[in-house]
Amino acid sequence: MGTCASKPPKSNPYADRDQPSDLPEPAQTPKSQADRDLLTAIKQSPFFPFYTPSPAHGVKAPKSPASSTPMRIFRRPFPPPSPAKHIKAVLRLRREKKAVAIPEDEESDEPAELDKRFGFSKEFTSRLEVAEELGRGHFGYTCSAKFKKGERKGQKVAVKVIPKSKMTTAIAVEDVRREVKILRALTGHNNLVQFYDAFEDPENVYIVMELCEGGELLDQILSRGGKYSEDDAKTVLMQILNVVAFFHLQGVVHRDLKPENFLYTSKDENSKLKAIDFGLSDFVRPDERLNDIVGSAYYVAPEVLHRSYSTEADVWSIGVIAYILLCGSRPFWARTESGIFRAVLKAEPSFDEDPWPSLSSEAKDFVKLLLNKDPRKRMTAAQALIHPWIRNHRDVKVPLDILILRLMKAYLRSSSLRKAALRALSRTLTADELFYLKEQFALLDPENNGSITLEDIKMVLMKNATDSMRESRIIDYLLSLNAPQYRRMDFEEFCAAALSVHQLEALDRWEQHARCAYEIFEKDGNRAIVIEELASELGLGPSIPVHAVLHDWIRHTDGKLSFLGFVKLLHGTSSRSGTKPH
Ligand SMILES: Nc1ncnc2c1ncn2[C@@H]1O[C@H](COP(=O)(O)OP(=O)(O)OP(=O)(O)O)[C@@H](O)[C@H]1O
Ligand SMILES: [Ca+2]
Ligand SMILES: [Ca+2]
Repeated sequence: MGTCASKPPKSNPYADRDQPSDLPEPAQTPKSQADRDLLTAIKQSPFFPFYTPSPAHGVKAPKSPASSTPMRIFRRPFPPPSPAKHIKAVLRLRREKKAVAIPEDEESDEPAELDKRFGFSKEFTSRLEVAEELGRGHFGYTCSAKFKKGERKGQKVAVKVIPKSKMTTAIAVEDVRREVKILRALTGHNNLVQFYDAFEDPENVYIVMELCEGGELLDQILSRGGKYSEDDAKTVLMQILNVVAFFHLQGVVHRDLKPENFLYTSKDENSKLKAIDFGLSDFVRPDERLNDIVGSAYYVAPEVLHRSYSTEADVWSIGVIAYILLCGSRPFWARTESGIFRAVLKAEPSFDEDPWPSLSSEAKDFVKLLLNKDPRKRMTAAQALIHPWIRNHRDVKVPLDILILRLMKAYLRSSSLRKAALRALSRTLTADELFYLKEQFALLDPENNGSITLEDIKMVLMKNATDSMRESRIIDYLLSLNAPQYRRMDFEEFCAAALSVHQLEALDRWEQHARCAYEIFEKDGNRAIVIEELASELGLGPSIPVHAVLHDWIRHTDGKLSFLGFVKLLHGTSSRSGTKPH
């Protein structure tokens, strides 16, 4: 094994464990070793971290640690497997059992042909001196360490140690390779842990990074008993949204956002929050859908369970974190993993129970928009930062939104009829809706000359690009448009190009927007259209009986679009994205 002294394996947190009534008061920070061990057990339990099932699910929190709680009915045996486990780890284990039939207790009997060479430096022990363990997860443990020589001599750092014995499949090896690649590629954000170097020896891979001494966000949530003031929650969420918007623009989806994966740099009250753990992350092109089910059960988005997702899945996880910060309960709760998945897919989180009635309506609106089950209707991370609940909080800076580029591309590929429909819709936007588009336009037009070209966008992207953006080929994506590079787009056209019909549709006032837009379209845009033209615009294949389907979309009196046809046209075709082969 490596030089990092690791603790003995933790005991099974589900076996013979005391129930929440015996736990330390949520409001206290555990002081003794026994308390700390108990806390660790809770964090690994399906019922972590709030001691009680969500009051949002009809079970009252115990008033004092001594009172008897409804949790007692869950006393041994706890339902396996732990929903706090990585879904992927569970799936992988199943796959391995099926494919290679490795008995569970011989998991380390790795197939001989697995290549576990990473090409990292072998000089770990000569370069770094390892000290105490800081924390551990399912894949590795992390120690503090010090550089012994070189330009960083004397600097304290953190080292994540991933034992090669745990990499029992080619996928597992690939995951570690990708974790390092992503961490190396993503640099230069204030809310992201700084990567320094990676090493390996026959036993381990070592990821050396900035040391965060303030502990996990999860520990802070636990020590506060899960209750944050709206202002404190904003301070946390603003940092999370900022760094996640950055990941998404760089073409990375984190896929494991949860309070354990955000660390405070120091114990200081104003300490910064840093994202860590890219063990489940992947690169994603703007037009690509991923299909492997990964994440942690409580935080997993519905579309991940449906196996077709992209960056929006991270935003869902932030919605779960936001819900927890504001009310101290999980929005989707059940005793088993499959129960949690059912809740994620079907249940609406409760906003009726305490403390929701006393929270601002903006806070509720904010969380609801993050937890929209339809990823096309969900806010993006960049949009969340300009939501009225958070936008005036301290120094919120809105980053460029990857969604804008996706929508612009779809717009530029649309027919003139669809462009006219979108232009009509854009003229119905309210000041609040325009606020976001103005901010985004300003980012793409840094010289403030009132219009943008593809060339401008490319320059802005290049200025903000990390190696990761090159890997996810965002610039190629834009250039593949074959649109004239220098055609100028003014703000009015930008609004038509960059508005999201699906998001507008999620609003209560959508019907009003659409009716109003149709009136504008009737005056200067609507024209006679043949059914085949509309079918091709909507990407309907020859197998579809277009006359029957599109009958109501065209007005019989003059052959122009009906209101229904107009709305369908606004949505355009949705069959232009590809799924990543895995
Ligand atoms: N840079 C760091 N500074 C201080 N502590 C850290 C740092 N990186 C990780 N840790 C601690 O080690 C723990 C495990 O690290 P990490 O989350 O990367 O491991 P993992 O095995 O991938 O976890 P998971 O089970 O969530 O996948 C963290 O939760 C944290 O407590
Ligand atoms: Ca982790
Ligand atoms: Ca991980």
